[in-house]
Amino acid sequence: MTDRIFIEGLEVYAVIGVFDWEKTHKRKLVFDLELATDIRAAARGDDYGQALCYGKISAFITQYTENHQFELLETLAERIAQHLISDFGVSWLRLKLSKPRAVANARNVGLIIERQP
Ligand SMILES: Nc1nc2c(c(=O)[nH]1)N=C([C@H](O)[C@@H](O)CO)CN2
Repeated sequence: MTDRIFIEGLEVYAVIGVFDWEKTHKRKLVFDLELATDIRAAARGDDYGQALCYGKISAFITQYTENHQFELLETLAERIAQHLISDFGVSWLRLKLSKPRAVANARNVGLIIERQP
């Protein structure tokens, strides 16, 4: 089964970073996600109740990121991935977390993880 919903370019502002100067102000993070879901039940009945809602997932990621402070992108990405699996029943996900301009002369840096239960 290869159906997926996706979220591209979800911008969230959060305090995150290893260094002291990063811990006093929010900066932009960007999430890109693919989440496995079988769309057939939702499609068969044109039924939102059967759909994995990208709006709810985006809202959760935004709220979680804004309300938690970590040093590492790894910690934030892993915690969100585990919540998506346990709270939203996601069976597989790919999450890219970007911290734009965190490295001089690089447009973007970050990480990509894939997880399943
Ligand atoms: N693998 C990682 N490397 C680095 C991280 C990180 O979260 N994961 N963070 C930093 C600093 O916070 C950096 O973004 C400051 O510009 C360095 N390396």
